[in-house]
Amino acid sequence: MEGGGGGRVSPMASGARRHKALAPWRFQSAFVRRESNPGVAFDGLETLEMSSDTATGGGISDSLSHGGSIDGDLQSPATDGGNEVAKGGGGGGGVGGDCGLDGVDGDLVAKEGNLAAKEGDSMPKDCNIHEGLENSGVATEPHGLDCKIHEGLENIGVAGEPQVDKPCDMPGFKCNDAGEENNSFHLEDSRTSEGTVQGLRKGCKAVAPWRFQTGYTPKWAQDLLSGTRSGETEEPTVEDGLSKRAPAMARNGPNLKGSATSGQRPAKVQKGTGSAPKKRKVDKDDHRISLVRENALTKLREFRIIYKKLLEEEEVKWRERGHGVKPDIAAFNIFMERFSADRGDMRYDGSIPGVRIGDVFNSTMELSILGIHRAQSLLVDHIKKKDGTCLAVSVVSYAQPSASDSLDFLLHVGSVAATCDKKLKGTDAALKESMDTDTPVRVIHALVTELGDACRPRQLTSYVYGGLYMVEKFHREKTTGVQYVNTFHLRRMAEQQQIDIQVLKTKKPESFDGTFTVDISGGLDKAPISAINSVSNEYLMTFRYISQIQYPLKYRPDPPSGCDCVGGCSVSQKCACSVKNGGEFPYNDFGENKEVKPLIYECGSSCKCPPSCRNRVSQHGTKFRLQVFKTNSMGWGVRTLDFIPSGSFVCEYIGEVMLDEEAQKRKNDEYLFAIGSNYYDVPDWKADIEKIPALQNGPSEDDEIHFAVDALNQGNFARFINHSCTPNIYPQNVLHDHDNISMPHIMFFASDDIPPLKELSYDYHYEIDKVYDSDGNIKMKPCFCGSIECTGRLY
Ligand SMILES: C[S@@+](CC[C@H](N)C(=O)[O-])C[C@H]1O[C@@H](n2cnc3c(N)ncnc32)[C@H](O)[C@@H]1O
Repeated sequence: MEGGGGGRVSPMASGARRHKALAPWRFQSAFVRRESNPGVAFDGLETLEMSSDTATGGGISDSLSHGGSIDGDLQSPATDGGNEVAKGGGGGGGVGGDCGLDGVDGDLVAKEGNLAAKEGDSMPKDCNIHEGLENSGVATEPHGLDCKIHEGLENIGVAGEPQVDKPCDMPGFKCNDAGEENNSFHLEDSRTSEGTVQGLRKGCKAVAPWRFQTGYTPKWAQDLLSGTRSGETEEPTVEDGLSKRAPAMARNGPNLKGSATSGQRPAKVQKGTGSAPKKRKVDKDDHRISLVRENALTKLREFRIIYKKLLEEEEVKWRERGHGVKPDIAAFNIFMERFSADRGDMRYDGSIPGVRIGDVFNSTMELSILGIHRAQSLLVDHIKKKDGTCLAVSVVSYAQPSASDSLDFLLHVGSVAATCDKKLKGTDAALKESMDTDTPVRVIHALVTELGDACRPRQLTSYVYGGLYMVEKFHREKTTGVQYVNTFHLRRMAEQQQIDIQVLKTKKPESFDGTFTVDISGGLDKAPISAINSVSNEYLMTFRYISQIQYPLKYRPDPPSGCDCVGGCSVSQKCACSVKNGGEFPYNDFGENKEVKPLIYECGSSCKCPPSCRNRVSQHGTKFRLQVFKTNSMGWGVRTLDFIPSGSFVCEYIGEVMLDEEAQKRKNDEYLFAIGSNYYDVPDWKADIEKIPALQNGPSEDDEIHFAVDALNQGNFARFINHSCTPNIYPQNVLHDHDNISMPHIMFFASDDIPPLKELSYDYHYEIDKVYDSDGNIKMKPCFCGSIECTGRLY
């Protein structure tokens, strides 16, 4: 790996904020220390460029080629609900779990008359299934299947025009395109580098209140609550050359959440006909359809980029260790822990929005990420219905089709029973339930390619989504021994896009480029802040990562006066800090700030109370998993991987504090944030101001000295948070380590419940036609926030 150029970190940057306490999630495994972080320059010495060649491109496919063993070895706590996951490539159903999927002996899918089994299983070829099957010899699967799956990443890319890479003026570095105003219109193109025009203000963002405090619900949240998720509509599958229309498939509506767990049967079809259910909803809006597709592809692309990077690191560790969890499994586990936002049980029957027949996947992990088939479910995946019964929803077929084969019929060989009347269990019962309820199952063809040579044979397995099948018939056949085997006949539903077997065999998964940095904070933040670019191969621009605000020497503020509350602040009238807040604690019992206030005093270094005091919230730093990502139209942005409840502290805007005058001279004003000058500008704050002693006497002479935070050269990830006309976070003035109201910390709190993978955004509060360049020309920049309430202009 290139790039870890050994940059300096200032003493301040690595100071107090770097707590020993572990982050509340299991982030720490593979926590990357700054020496090994290639993405960010520290003091400008570390390079940002990391060659994409450093990633082990082929490694993934190769190491994922043994579908069975990967399935078998998965140990993802995030996906298996704590159950150990099945071992080995042999067919095997699950044991126990709440679906009672126990005692299933084997799962094999075969073509008619051809029982081609997954590697490791020995089923005779050309066996007459009605005349007694050989015992396939599959072992009882000793692992559990629960009824949960965790949905993987979801794209939150913003539509719009892509930004153009600008030439970089620093050798070896990429420029930040957003920061260079490539979307701006200048009234006159006569900007000079120095000097500001008196009375005109450059582009400082400002703290100001907004509609977010009063329970304002942005459109996307309304959609979410009402069950219509934009961009998540059912996708009619593409038509093939023969104009055969694929069915709308059997989902229970566009609301993924609603349909994911319901386990309700889809539209009824005539039993035994194998025809597709009537299309319940045809979304004519091509744009929405392509958005759903784009979402699925982005999810996959991001998984591949992150996974590739993690795999690369795990391989290095594995070589050093020489033993232990295989790199691919370790990488997958890390991915699930860190990046797979828990969206609850998102499994559902029928087709998966955005996934098309003929789509090719590298591994069962990719199937799992998109919700097509859980990786640990081996050959049959299921959902649990409300009445407790299980319904099969997908089957992986290891039958290797030949040119003359039709894929319209598949035979699935289930478990082996000792007696003829033994009750169906596990995945067999789930398949029978699908048959009885006419629920189609997704079929995924696992295509095995032989690689290597006679001495070192290797297999590469790719997975092709084959469409929906009905479980048509069930038989219990006597084998040549004294046992009985359960067999299921699956028939492909009509009117779906056909796939050509030869084409299918030659299809390789699409490869996606992109960049991923494990932790741009280089260990300075408590939790790693990853950065992903699935739009281009560009890495983050260079800047010095700091985790504490930098005060100018001249204006370094004095420590605050503190409170004497020993054991914690509880009585608001007695706590000196609470009195500074007007006699009340600003945060509720959950540490949430429900409303923006002119100023919040948190307890701090001079107080006698412990760190757990209820009046210390934002000073503890970010507790949510956040990620910098490349948007389609606004440069880099920040999104959350976790659900963030409304009122929660999100992060601090960190950079260099400087006199406003000096800030106005900065050539690049994109990362400026005006601070401490707004207390008396906001009419709504009048009543609050009267309660806060420090603000009661109105602006003092000191208030004439305005400061700004500039995060251009030094800052934290908050510098990447974009503007939105319907924001979901707001800036709050907070003091905790000094009492100087001219230099409050800018702490962002959530103004809404923010779902995982949603981009964070605040209102920059630029006044239109009031932002000037250094020559006094009005600057204009279009807003690409994508909100339906967008005003069209950033400034
Ligand atoms: C503080 S930076 C935010 C991070 C930035 N996107 C980046 O890549 O570094 C502010 C700049 O981001 C871009 N930006 C932020 N929000 C935007 C929006 N809603 N529409 C267009 N550009 C936006 C503008 O170039 C803006 O000057």
